[in-house]
Amino acid sequence: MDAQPAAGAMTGPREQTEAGPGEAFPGGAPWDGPPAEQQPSWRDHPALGPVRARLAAVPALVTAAELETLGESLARVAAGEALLLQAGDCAESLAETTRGHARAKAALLGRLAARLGGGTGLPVVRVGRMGGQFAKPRSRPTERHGDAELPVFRGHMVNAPEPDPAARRHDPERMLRAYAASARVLAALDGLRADAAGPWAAHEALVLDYEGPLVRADPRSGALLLGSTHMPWIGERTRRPGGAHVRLLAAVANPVACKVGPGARPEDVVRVCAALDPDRRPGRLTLIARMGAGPVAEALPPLLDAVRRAGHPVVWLCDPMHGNTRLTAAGFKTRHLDEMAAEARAFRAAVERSGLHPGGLHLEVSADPVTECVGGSVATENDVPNCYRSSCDPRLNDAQALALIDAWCGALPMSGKKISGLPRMRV
Ligand SMILES: O=C[C@H](O)[C@H](O)COP(=O)(O)O
Ligand SMILES: C=C(OP(=O)(O)O)C(=O)O
Ligand SMILES: [Mn+2]
Repeated sequence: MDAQPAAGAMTGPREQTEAGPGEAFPGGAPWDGPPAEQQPSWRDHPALGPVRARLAAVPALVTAAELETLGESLARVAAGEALLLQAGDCAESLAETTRGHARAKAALLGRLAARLGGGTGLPVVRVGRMGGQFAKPRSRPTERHGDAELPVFRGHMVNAPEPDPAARRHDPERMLRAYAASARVLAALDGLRADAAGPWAAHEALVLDYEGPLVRADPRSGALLLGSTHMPWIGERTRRPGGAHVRLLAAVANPVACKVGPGARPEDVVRVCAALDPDRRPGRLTLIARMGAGPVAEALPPLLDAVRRAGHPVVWLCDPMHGNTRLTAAGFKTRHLDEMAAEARAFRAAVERSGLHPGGLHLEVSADPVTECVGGSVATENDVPNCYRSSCDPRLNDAQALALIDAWCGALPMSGKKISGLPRMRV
């Protein structure tokens, strides 16, 4: 199933960013000190050291020039002149990382972006949750299967979803398979990228044993880059100010993002902004609100206000998925399209009321005709098991995602007006 990493797989400009983090931080990287949540338990595994050393030697999967181009596009989103669509699997599968899989996912992203652009009249920057989305934070460390209590599935970078003890063991060798798969997917995206709008790659930067060794110094500028993806994000469970994940993304020059849920305190979000966007640079930081249809109207405005007062020109992105997960009577995780649409509309209303630009949508979608979410042809929760293929969260199918985008667009085109106080960016 999984190809081995090919150290020579990426050539050309990627070879310019070869220096590993050891050279940049001889006394230890800043993200190695603080406590880190949601890490695999493989500390004493004999393969961990060799795998980390191998990851520190392989080529970066992205270039400084690509990160600059994406950053400029995101600055246009921050300025209110464009939108961002970030979409893909909840948990990417190593078995779905051929060129064909990558192209099908990018084509879906393109169709959704076209709908968003058509409905709003704004250009849309396309970013896939792909080419590295192999690690999952979980609510609980174990789950019950019959009589057995097993470690939960934490993404193909860590373990396998099959419910047996051997499959659920945390195996550091999997990081090499994740790297090789990411290299294939990123190469496929490179071949599709005709303009500044993408498709680009993004994933949650969760497993520090993977992300840390893939930090590279750009020899041209000396800046550190995270070589695993274009646009890493920090999840809701690991966004602690001063925590290891915030320190990691603070150290690299990629455009970065951070999820914020309904329990996020304005002062903590401002601290995270100060760490990730100290220069207050449009395009550097995206905040992904994942509040839930119920809480969003109350929980979001104080954050919008606090971040604006602190002077961070962030992109505000709406994830209407993760605050709206529920369990069906039969025990399947699902989400209802009407609730997601309600959150998307309420997000847009709150952001516009604050005089800010609603930057777009962050979605979990599948190119397959899945029935994981309720809405459209998936009439009730009884239909959810019909085609349930996700190994983590329930994804929208193509038609459901289009309906959600229509709900976001509403009846009115977006103004596309420039946000006051931000410099106009080069296109
Ligand atoms: O994708 C996000 C999280 O990993 C996921 O929502 C956690 O799901 P859980 O609550 O089943 O652990
Ligand atoms: C883990 C995820 O989300 P959150 O951190 O918002 O829960 C996710 O995007 O799959
Ligand atoms: Mn998810």
